[in-house]
Amino acid sequence: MTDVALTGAKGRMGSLIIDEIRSSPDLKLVAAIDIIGIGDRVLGDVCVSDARDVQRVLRESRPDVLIDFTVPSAALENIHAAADTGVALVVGTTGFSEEQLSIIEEMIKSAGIAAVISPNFSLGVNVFWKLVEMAARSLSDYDVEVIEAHHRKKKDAPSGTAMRTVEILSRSLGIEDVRHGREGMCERGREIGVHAVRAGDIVGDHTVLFAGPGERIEIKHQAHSRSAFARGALRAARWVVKAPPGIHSMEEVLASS
Ligand SMILES: NC(=O)C1=CN([C@@H]2O[C@H](COP(=O)(O)OP(=O)(O)OC[C@H]3O[C@@H](n4cnc5c(N)ncnc54)[C@H](OP(=O)(O)O)[C@@H]3O)[C@@H](O)[C@H]2O)C=CC1
Ligand SMILES: O=C(O)C1=N[C@H](C(=O)O)C[C@H](O)C1
Repeated sequence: MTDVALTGAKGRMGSLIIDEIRSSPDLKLVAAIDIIGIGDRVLGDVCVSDARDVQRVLRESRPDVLIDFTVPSAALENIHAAADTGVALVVGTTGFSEEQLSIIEEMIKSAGIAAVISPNFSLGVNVFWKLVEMAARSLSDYDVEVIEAHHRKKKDAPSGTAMRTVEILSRSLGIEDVRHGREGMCERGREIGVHAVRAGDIVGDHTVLFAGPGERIEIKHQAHSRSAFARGALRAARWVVKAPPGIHSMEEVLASS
């Protein structure tokens, strides 16, 4: 049995993860944490603890792993609490700055805990990243654009998945210039274009477009349901409790579970 604590329990991802844990006999939800403004409160049939008590809640509930789907500033606090209490981590939150990422790396390293951090836990996106890398190797002279679309409530842009895709393209193509959107006089150079669409209830679309003389290729992933992310996060949770200390990728999880 793997005991799970969850931060962001009331959110779109958090509530789905609770449902998935309920239908998984090998997982047990021992703590659900979100902003509720008082100590503990029963919401639906889950007892939710207030985010300000995260340290205490982790000490008392003694989970094997903390899963975090919140916002960057909150995730930093939650990771700090997990590091302090020696709890393994699965972090799905996106939108971290470079500075926040280096603080996270340092906290995880000095605590000697294991963590899986990924901007996208779906199996499909992890295959999409491999396809993008493969295409980039053969289409190194083509223009490349990354287009993502998400629901109107998403807080960060571009998505974490789009930014990881840009990293892969940048490394494979040796292009450092990234152009976010275009307006005015902006003739294309050797750059990676990035475009973020926010509309309605789109779960998450990512497209990489390679265009060259007389043709183009589009590699596209579309999530139909957040359950693809929730299932992947739980697969990472089962894996990380047996993993060595350090920060691991979803690629490692998929390769050995
Ligand atoms: N890696 C992946 O596969 C995926 C990553 N994501 C990422 O996960 C994150 C959450 O997404 P989503 O569920 O849609 O967002 P939501 O806004 O629906 O959920 C976030 C929840 O976290 C709560 N929260 C804020 N601060 C804290 C805190 N200090 N401690 C505990 N909970 C807190 C929010 O409360 P309140 O609303 O009151 O502020 C909210 O209930 C985003 O960064 C998103 O990009 C999303 C899907 C897949
Ligand atoms: O906020 C979301 O919804 C999503 N966020 C992740 C991201 O920023 O890449 C993953 C997924 O696309 C859904």
